[in-house]
Amino acid sequence: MGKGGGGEDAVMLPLFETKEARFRGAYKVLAFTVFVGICLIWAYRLTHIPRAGEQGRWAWIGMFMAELCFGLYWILTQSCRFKVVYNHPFKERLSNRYKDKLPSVDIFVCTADPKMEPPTMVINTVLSTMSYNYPPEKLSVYLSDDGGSDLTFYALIEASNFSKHWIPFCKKFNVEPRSPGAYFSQQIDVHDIKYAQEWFAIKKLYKEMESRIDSAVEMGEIPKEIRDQYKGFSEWNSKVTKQDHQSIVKIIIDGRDETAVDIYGGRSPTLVYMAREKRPQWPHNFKAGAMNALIRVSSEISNAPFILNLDCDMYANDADIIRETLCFFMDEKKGHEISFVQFPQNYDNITKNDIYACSTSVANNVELAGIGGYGAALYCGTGCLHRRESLYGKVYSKDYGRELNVEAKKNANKTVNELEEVSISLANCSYEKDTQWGKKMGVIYGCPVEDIVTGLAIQCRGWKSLYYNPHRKAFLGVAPTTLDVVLVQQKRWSEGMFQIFFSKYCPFTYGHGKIKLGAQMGYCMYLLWAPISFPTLYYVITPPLCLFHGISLFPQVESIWFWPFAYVFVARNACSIVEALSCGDTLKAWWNGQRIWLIRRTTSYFFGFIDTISRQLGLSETTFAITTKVVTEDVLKRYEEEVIEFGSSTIMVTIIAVLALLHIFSLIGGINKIFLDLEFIKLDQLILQVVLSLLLVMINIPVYQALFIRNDEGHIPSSVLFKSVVLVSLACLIPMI
Ligand SMILES: O=c1ccn([C@@H]2O[C@H](COP(=O)(O)OP(=O)(O)O[C@H]3O[C@H](CO)[C@@H](O)[C@H](O)[C@H]3O)[C@@H](O)[C@H]2O)c(=O)[nH]1
Ligand SMILES: [Mn+2]
Repeated sequence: MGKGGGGEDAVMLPLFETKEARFRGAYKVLAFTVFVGICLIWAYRLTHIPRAGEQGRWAWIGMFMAELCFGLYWILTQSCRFKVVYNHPFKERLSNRYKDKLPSVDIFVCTADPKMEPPTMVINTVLSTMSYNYPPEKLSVYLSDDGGSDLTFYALIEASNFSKHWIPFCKKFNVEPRSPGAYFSQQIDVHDIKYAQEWFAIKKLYKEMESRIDSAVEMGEIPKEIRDQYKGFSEWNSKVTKQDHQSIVKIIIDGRDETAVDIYGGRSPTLVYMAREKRPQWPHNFKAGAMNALIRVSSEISNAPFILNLDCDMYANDADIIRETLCFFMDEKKGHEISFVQFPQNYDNITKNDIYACSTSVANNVELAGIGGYGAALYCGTGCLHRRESLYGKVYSKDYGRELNVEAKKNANKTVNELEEVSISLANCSYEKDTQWGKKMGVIYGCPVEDIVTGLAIQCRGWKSLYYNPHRKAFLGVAPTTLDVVLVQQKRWSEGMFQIFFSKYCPFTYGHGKIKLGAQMGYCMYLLWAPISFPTLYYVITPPLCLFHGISLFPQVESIWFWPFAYVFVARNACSIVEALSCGDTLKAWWNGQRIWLIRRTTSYFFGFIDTISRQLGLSETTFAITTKVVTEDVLKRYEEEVIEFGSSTIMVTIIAVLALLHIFSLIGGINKIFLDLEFIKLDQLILQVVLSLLLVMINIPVYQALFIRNDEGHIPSSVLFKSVVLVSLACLIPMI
């Protein structure tokens, strides 16, 4: 036990502790009362169905179905709220106990397109990880470039030169964060003259490097004098395109080399560029394919027992995070069963009231921690530290692991050329033919959310996973800044997740007996995003239309049945507000979140559903729409002012406009019926529908502004307005049955 222990602790103190969140008992009681309310709503619907021939009978039955779905879905969302846990590592204990026996760590960064993911951003991520407070000879950073671009390769060479200055600077002054871009954009109060001098000097170096890279990117090619300096560029001949090129593996810094040092003579981490082979006739399996190639190539070069996996926009924001995370793996008692530790996805460009609800604070602080409470934290694709063996496909066994394979340097006497040579063959398309890669080994293929399904498969092989949400954010990425990008990303996720539900990996069957029921439910809460769009669409269309026609679908205020509806509505929203506020959201952010929640459910999830079904029928193939990380200044300005960017006439925007107009039409129509017809009894019968429509109208205010008032580039085009008015008028003519 505790190989590096040295026997100094007679009683080994644990390297981490797990604490349960507060107020869980009270929450369970509240959840129970809501559950009773939901059952009463179901009972009311079943006992009050309008008789055959009566108006609104089918609308009523539809309401019952929708409420049944919502209720069942709500039950799914409870499991992850019952067992919320938080993990706390003790990094000092780790450092004391393991001293120089800490394991090596490989870091994978994935990029796919130099236009959508600018090389300067990518190298900032790379540099932030190269300068971790961790022995450099134990770190290897791999960049996978699915764009196969010499621009990215060039940027990485620049980064390797700059790192010789940057890493010692970071360590000397213990700066945070260690992404130079993020660091230099902070306001810094410089007192120390020595620090100030170095700060200016290094900032100048950084800015010069940045402008060299940016101008190369702008020109779209590398200046000849630079091309001639590095022989690596010869790989890019005129035939190389993004979709069609040979494997390229370049070890830019060889960390084994004791002469590969920074300006003060400190050792450097290994740095490797990899662009796996791409051929039009071979499916490349998107990010999953890149990850698997990285696993193989790194096993040849450094073969560290742990792998940190990052998207190219997620820079490391805490220089000590590797040590902290290793506490979980190295804990003598529980560490050996842990396969991966997942961090939340945080972003550094979220505005105060988070108009697109990208910060997902509640998911990060409650839901994901709750699923982690069942030992089955989800793998979210980035910000995750894996145990190499479990990612590789190994099945957990009790006898495993106390003997951690800390160092597996089989390559000590191979030259850089030899390593590159072998690595190239490992990154070839044909390498995976007739193997288990993408099935039982590595990241699983065939799904746009490769991460979720891979995490599930690892857990079903017996491993546990942990969720860790430290106070200082470990990684910060770039959140989408336009509605369009948000909706496309959400569509990819909802589609990919629903596909898992349909596949052999459905957590209820595949995970049965392997992961806890609570974890299965937690998974399905996400996997069922796509189908929940139907009851939602029904609920925001039918009651308003019925209101328009004066048909009542809810109990009257005097009726005793009014109370379950009111209670469930108030309790759920109050709970959701308290949760959001306690996770650090503003009230307005919560309100904005409700809007995006509605928009996502009625557009992205709906199309996610349709596309999943069409793929099941073999009508379409898996794709991966990369999220762009660049926008024009104009768009950025509106984002910072928290004005929603609609800006195009996509079908999703049309749906948003149609629904918003429908709500205002029906509200006006309904109120008209109530007052002008002098049928005041109607008010009593329709009050809940009026409230529902009123809330929907309020939440849609930014949509009306974009339709009627705004005239900036981000408004909704008038063609969409025209189409929507026609559609809503037609909808209002449909007789309600
Ligand atoms: O063919 C591809 C496509 C994408 N990527 C990389 O994958 C990452 C994620 O792509 P992005 O467009 O940023 O998608 P997001 O929606 O932001 O990604 C989230 O969702 C994905 C699954 O849908 C996960 O893989 C990601 O880790 C997770 O951050 C980026 O680094 C890309 O460079 C590749 O390497 N190859
Ligand atoms: Mn991303």
